[in-house]
Amino acid sequence: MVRDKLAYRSSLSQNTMLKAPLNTKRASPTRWFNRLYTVVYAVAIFALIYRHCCNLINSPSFTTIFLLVADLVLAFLWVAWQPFFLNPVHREVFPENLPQVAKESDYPRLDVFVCTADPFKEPPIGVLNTVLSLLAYDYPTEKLSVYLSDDGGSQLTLFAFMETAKFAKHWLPYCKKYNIMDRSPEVYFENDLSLFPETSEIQTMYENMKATIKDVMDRGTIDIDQINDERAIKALRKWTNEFTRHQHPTVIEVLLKNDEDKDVTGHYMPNLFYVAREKNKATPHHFKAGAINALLRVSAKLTNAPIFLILDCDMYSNDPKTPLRMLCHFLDPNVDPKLAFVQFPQRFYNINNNDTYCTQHVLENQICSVGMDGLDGMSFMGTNAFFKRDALLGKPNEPQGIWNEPNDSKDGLALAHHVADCSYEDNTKWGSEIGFRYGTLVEDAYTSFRIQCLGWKSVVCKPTRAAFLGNMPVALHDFLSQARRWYMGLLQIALCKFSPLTFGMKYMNPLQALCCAYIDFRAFWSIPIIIYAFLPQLTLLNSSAIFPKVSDPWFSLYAFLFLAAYGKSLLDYVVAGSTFRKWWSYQRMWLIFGCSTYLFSFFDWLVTSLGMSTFEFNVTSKVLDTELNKRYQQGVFTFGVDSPLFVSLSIVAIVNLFAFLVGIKQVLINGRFEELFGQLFIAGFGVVNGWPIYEGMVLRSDKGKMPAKTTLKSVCGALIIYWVFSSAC
Ligand SMILES: O=c1ccn([C@@H]2O[C@H](COP(=O)(O)OP(=O)(O)O[C@H]3O[C@H](CO)[C@@H](O)[C@H](O)[C@H]3O)[C@@H](O)[C@H]2O)c(=O)[nH]1
Ligand SMILES: [Mn+2]
Repeated sequence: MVRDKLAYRSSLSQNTMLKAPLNTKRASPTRWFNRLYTVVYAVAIFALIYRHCCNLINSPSFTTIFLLVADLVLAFLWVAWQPFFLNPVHREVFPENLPQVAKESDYPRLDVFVCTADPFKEPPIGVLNTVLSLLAYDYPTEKLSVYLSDDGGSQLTLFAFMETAKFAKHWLPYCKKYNIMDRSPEVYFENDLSLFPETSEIQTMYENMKATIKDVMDRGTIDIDQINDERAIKALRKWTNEFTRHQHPTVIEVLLKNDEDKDVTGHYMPNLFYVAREKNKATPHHFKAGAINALLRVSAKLTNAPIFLILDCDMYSNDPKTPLRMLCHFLDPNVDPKLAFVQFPQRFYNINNNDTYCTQHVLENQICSVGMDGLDGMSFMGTNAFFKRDALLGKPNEPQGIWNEPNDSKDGLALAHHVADCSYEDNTKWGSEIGFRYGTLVEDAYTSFRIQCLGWKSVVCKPTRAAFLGNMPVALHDFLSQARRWYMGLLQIALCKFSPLTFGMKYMNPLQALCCAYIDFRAFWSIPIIIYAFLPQLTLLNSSAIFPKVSDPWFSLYAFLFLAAYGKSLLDYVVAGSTFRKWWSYQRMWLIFGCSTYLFSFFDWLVTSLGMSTFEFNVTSKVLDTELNKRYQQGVFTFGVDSPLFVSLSIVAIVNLFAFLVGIKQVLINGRFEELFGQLFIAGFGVVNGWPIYEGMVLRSDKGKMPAKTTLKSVCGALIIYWVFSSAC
């Protein structure tokens, strides 16, 4: 019924005039400057490649070939990067104008999917805060359903949510009565000092709930005999002795039902469902994509809202009016019927002032998003997006979707169990043509890419107050490993038969396809970065010059390419509202990634493609270590673990420092400054960027320093590389 209304709205004649708009779109004035820059820089790149080709013909050598390869890859990534700047758009929404088009009772139903996968890496206290903040949305409760997908299949998580359901009956009316902004209780009790008559009572209740859950978590088991609720006991008894997280039947529990459960003031509650899909060691479960597909089917049997929101378990709602902003797009009478999703960029609450590890993702969230928005839509970021259900079920011109099995039986819950079976997807199009697409570790980018190839579009919504806030790792190794999974997953897309360069170019806006290519091929950065991290330095150690003299006209070409690239990237950061210090962290992390994460993603991709290994989704830990966090907030790097990621990084740092010092000595003694300047500069730049690594290796003694073992391995590695290079030349 509601679905029909949505379809009906989409088919209304175009350009219905509204007295006041629900949303506006403005092209960014920077686009003209960007287009000019692109043309000028492209000419410079052509000149450079021309010079390389001449060199290759006149004096072919190892060095000329490597430099050509490095610059060709740089040129490719530069080309793919440009479309982000050709037509950026900024949108605004006006939820206050919604009453023109719909009463609250006309709002579409909304299903919210929250995914969790491990009660120890993702403590239930955090997850339940996310869920409470969503249950408390300013949205008609009879239209709102929250589904918690538990891929950890944990009794502890279910128990925590039974407690949550009880507490919600107090928390929701409290939030609504006093119009609280922070509807995650943890955040609220930490920040808000206002005292209402019920505040301390609610706070005590919250603390008690936390204590009960913490106790159960610490003990690792639940004392079922202590529970006196029949329904709860029956649910918890499903965890028999054979039940493990990798092998268990489907568990679906209705924790709150919106036509039965009332809050303490007598108002109906939203729905809350706990879903642990069936797991079987013999059947691949496809990680988060599999979890979302199970939820798509389960929710279709229970509530079947035309719009659903996907959230990671750490992404709590920071603004109860967010669904209304989304409606400003979907309920707009002039909405493009091909609009598939509204993405709210990912934002995080635990980023330090200088964004040391570049985890704020200014590039992705502020620059790429608006850039792709102007080219038929950005990619899905895995969380914080409201989807039209139909977009996952078929092409834009098939409004009912191709997954519409008749709901003949009355028992929705039994059907819901059935569609969460492991074998349900066998011989169906789930994962290949409908639902979230399988075969990669980044289901988000891949799925949005595939549906965009079918003609679906997306828009970005960037309210000033963050719609959701999540958490990012505060230890460098955690972040590098997380990103290693992303870039390996993205390579899986880049190099599969649906690559954006081939399939994408054919079926989507070609500029948008180039943007996708840029994102997917990012691990390729490691090729030029590694070449530039070693070649100029090792040749400097052998005193051979590889770049033009400072007085040579070609030198100015190099100078221009370097300065214009760095200058533009700084400018982009500033235009996006960020700071110089954050930009500095970003460019440093880019080099760090090039020498570690990107490189290892490549290896990972190689070994999985050769069938030597299978890929795993390692869930990022959301446990906040106070000591680590303190160090991070002071802007100090945390190394701390002996890891190959750090070995490769340290080798580069050592080689650059050594080359820089030897180079300076040569210039002082032999006076070949003009000839060696380019190499000295690059090595010096490496040293400046590597500073935190030298500090970690020699100047620090805290727990976050570089382990001595890693330093030792890196010194040996650096010596071997130097030795091999010198004997080869
Ligand atoms: O088998 C799994 C593995 C993970 N998850 C959930 O997926 C979410 C993301 O996992 P996380 O470890 O936090 O990964 P991140 O690298 O932080 O996630 C980013 O990258 C993922 C892959 O691209 C996207 O799915 C996420 O939305 C995006 O935030 C979490 O809620 C997990 O509980 C599952 O439900 N099942
Ligand atoms: Mn995450």
